[in-house]
Amino acid sequence: MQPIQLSVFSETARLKQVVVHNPGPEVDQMVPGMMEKLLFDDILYGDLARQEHAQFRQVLARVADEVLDIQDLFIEALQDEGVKLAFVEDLRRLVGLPDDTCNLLRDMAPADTARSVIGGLPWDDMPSHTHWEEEFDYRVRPIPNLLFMRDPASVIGDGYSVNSMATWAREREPLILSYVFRHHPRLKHHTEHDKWFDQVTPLIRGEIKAPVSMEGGDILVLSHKVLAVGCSERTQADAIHLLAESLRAHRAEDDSSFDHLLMVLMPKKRSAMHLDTIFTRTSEAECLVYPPYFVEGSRELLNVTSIDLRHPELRMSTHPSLLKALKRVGIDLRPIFCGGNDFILQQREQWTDGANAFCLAPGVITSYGRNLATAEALDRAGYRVLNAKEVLADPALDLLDGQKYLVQIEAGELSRARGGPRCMTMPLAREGS
Ligand SMILES: NC(=[NH2+])NCCC[C@H](N)C(=O)O
Repeated sequence: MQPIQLSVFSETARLKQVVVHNPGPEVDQMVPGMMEKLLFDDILYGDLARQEHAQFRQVLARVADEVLDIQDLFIEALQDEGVKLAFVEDLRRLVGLPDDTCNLLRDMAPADTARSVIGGLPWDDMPSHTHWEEEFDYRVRPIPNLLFMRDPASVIGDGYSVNSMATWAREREPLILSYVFRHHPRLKHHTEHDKWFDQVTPLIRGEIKAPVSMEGGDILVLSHKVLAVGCSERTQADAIHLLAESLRAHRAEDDSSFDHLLMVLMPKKRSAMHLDTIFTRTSEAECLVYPPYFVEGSRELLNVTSIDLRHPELRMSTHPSLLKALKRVGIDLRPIFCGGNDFILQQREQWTDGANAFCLAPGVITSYGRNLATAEALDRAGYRVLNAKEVLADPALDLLDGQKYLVQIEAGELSRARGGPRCMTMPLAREGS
């Protein structure tokens, strides 16, 4: 197995390896009483969601070298019996599982352990007529949001962060990612030195009581030198400061690292839960934005605190908007409007992840097909708009022929889980970095 060298210094450079997760039985068990606590806005029709996700993966595979599923990587990491035992022990410490459940998970084959941890494990005597209202009682509860692979861990430059989730529903996910980074045969050559952030390990060891939260949807690597991080409902300022400290310490050893961290001060609300729900990069010169938060003159313009990572002492400055702050550090982006110029469509399409495009290569993006006004705005900006079916039916079509493309994927089911294409991906390596 070829080792994978972590390398993400861009939001747009051609994808090499990317991790996703096909929604499995964990989404089929959701009942209305669970939805709010498990952060979905509806119950999904699982088979259709899986078809949509399969189409999404095929689109990614047209450009990426490898599209990997986290569940497969997790199973491969658990093949080592010692790793499997250690994982079950850490899960016990993290969420307090009873001894007999731990014994069951330990005695299973790695694929079954992984399936139970992700898809959930009911009690043997669980009555089939159980009516879930607020509480749900599983032996091991399912984690349906793993589909949004962006959030529990992030590759930043040539290192990674094991994120800590703001909500109970997602607290188990980073532990899986932490095991994959540390123990997967293709990734384990990366050391602790390559880890920028991790609150989960100290929590398990009892070194801290309450982790500060940071989620990957808030982290955007905009260039070799610049990161933007949303200070949001999900990511706390204290966590961003810890990340900045760690990047700065690394820089002191090797000055090839990041120079600026731009902290975007976001409204604390579900519609804008992460920075990537309102801002994504689509090409070297362009970004998709939810206009009220980024366009000069708006009353809702988001301020930015810029942290200079080049100095041993903390240096911060404030800026009225992200686009202005980016210009000062040499990134001049033309905003394309999610929802076009109609303020009703802007709000509607932002809610269904119109601003959350995922870049396969510079100027080659994929997005949810239902966001028609956003697609029109991209069309006006010179993107050739195609639906995924047309692209997949035409093997001769080369998405890397130098034109700009928007490939629209079908996502009637996926979008009900309140995340978009960027949220569903965790790039491990992009080209040229
Ligand atoms: N990067 C993102 N925007 N992720 C969206 C995650 C959606 C998921 N249901 C949650 O609420 O956590």
